[in-house]
Amino acid sequence: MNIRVGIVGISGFGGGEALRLLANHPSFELVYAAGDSSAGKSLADLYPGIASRLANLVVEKWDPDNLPELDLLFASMPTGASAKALAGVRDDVKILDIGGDHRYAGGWVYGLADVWPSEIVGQSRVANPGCFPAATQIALAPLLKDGLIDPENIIIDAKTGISGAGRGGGTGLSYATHNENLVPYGLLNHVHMPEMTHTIERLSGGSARGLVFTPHLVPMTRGILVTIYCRGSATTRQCLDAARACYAESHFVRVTDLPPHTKWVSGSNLAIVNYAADPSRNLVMAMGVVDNLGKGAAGQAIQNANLMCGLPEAEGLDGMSLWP
Ligand SMILES: NC(=O)C1=CN([C@@H]2O[C@H](COP(=O)(O)OP(=O)(O)OC[C@H]3O[C@@H](n4cnc5c(N)ncnc54)[C@H](OP(=O)(O)O)[C@@H]3O)[C@@H](O)[C@H]2O)C=CC1
Ligand SMILES: CC(=O)N[C@@H](CCC(=O)OP(=O)(O)O)C(=O)O
Repeated sequence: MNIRVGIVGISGFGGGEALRLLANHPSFELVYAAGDSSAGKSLADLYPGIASRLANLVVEKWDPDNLPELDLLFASMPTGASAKALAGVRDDVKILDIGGDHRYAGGWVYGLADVWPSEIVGQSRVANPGCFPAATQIALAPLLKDGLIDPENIIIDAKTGISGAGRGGGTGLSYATHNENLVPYGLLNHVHMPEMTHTIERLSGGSARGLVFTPHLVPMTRGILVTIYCRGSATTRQCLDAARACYAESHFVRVTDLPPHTKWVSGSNLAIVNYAADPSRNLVMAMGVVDNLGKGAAGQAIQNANLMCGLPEAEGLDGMSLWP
């Protein structure tokens, strides 16, 4: 079966990763590429390493009124740009928005594919979670569902690779600035707080009003590690058992006995989680790693698109992570 797909924002880091994954997808055929300043360039101009059969596809100026025959569109535009840009897309074209504008928005399903896959099956408007929420929510979901932690007192300490800021990430992200440098940012009210609050409250049935989230930029290209501090009297074994039960059928979530490394998931759609708990201190720690461009963006986008189109959720996504 050939499902005709397009990518708007194909020159960006998220769109480029979607292209890389779609190039080997057995059911999705890339027939349309769009953008803004890169319009007129071929995929070979943008990506010298592109598979030759896609090399001559030319990036078109984004125009929702002028789409070719298309079944599904991946949108990977800057957050703030996609709500308006996608509003005019025909109803018969399914949309997977990798950007932030439609998360928990009316008419859109929040695509937390590893936690509620059945809600995504057959849908036509799905919003991908942000990269930090992807790692955080997967790590917390088993604990919240089983009531093992207090939803009101959760502290998320996150580290991200620089590609999380996008190709157009800004002049402050130069090599000289960030090589051998660590810096927290987005203190107190990072843009991902509302979606994480919403998901924690949905999964626990309680309030997440004490949520603290602090991301840090780390001098690596890809990868996110979240270390999450929670209040609860569960043991490490109970947390690991809850996660293993929760993800027993999962293609993409692995539960390890050791703290995970970001490299274990690089280039893949995997999320790896681990837990440590000390009931005598009322302390539960959850750890999770994802590739910000994989599970954090294009990987989960394709997982969601598979579900939207009634395909097996892992189709085109079963490659191994990069190593070393
Ligand atoms: N980088 C990451 O790890 C993650 C990113 N995201 C989200 O994905 C989205 C894309 O991020 P990312 O790929 O990193 O960003 P980039 O800055 O790398 O790319 C942005 C893309 O958007 C395109 N674009 C900008 N304005 C328009 C417009 N008006 N019409 C059409 N296309 C436009 C650009 O096209 P052109 O070059 O042609 O101008 C470019 O391809 C953002 O919402 C981001 O927050 C989500 C999770 C993780
Ligand atoms: C390193 C860096 O800047 N990362 C981005 C997150 C990328 C992402 O998931 O962004 P959206 O929610 O907009 O899709 C940030 O902290 O805002």
